[in-house]
Amino acid sequence: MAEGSSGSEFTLDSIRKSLIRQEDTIVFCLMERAKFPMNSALYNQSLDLVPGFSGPLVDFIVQETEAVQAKAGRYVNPEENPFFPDNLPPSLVPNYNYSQVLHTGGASININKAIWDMYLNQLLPLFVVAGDDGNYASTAASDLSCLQALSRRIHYGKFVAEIKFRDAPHDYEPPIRAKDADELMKLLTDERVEKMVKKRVEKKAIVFGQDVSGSNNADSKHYKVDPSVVARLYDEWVIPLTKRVEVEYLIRRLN
Ligand SMILES: C=C(O[C@@H]1C=C(C(=O)O)C=C[C@H]1O)C(=O)O
Repeated sequence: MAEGSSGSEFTLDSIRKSLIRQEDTIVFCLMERAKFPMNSALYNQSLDLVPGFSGPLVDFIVQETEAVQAKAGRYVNPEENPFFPDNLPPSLVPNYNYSQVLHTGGASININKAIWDMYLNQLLPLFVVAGDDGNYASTAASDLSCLQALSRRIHYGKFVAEIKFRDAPHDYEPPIRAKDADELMKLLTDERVEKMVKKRVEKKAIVFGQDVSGSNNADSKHYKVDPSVVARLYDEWVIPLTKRVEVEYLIRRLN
């Protein structure tokens, strides 16, 4: 379950604690990516930089990295979802006995295409400067860290949905049977928590991203990633996509 935990505790509170910890990872990943300029050659569909590979260099780097990580068992973990699930090699290492709390129908939900699209086309231009410094491999590694952190957070919606269902099966069963996605969305939404999440991630971007100086005249107005972009990331994409995963999971919960 929650990263680094034994898996024995499965409550809405423990799930939310993990989501809060994942915010730190996401903010730090974005700050690392912001060290590099856009490096748009990396994403160019028609450059064919790698002989024998057709597609953007970022696809090549992500596919190769995911293949290595798949062999080392990364995607055996129900919290992990690959960006290129087709033709991934199987795990070569002995299986770790992950606690299986998810319903089988929902376990296969993977909305990484939407996450990839959002990250590359909408989010990146909001927090990296224009330019090309040639550091394509490092930039792509940094992109992948961001994408994996976002993907893990968003697909955590499966665990959120499972615990919400277990806590109130009588509320969830009728709209699940009726396949009423709007009603499920209403039921699972907690606006008070969402407001807190957005406020907190903006604050984290301010605290983690300020320049730290040995003297007292630090420039407190300069942040490594604009805190309002982090708040917007959660408001426009992370929270709605997490809720989309929750609804998709619940719709299949009684299959
Ligand atoms: C994840 C949850 O479900 C919903 C999604 C939220 C989010 O993505 O941060 C927050 C509150 C809920 O509207 C939750 O209740 O914690």
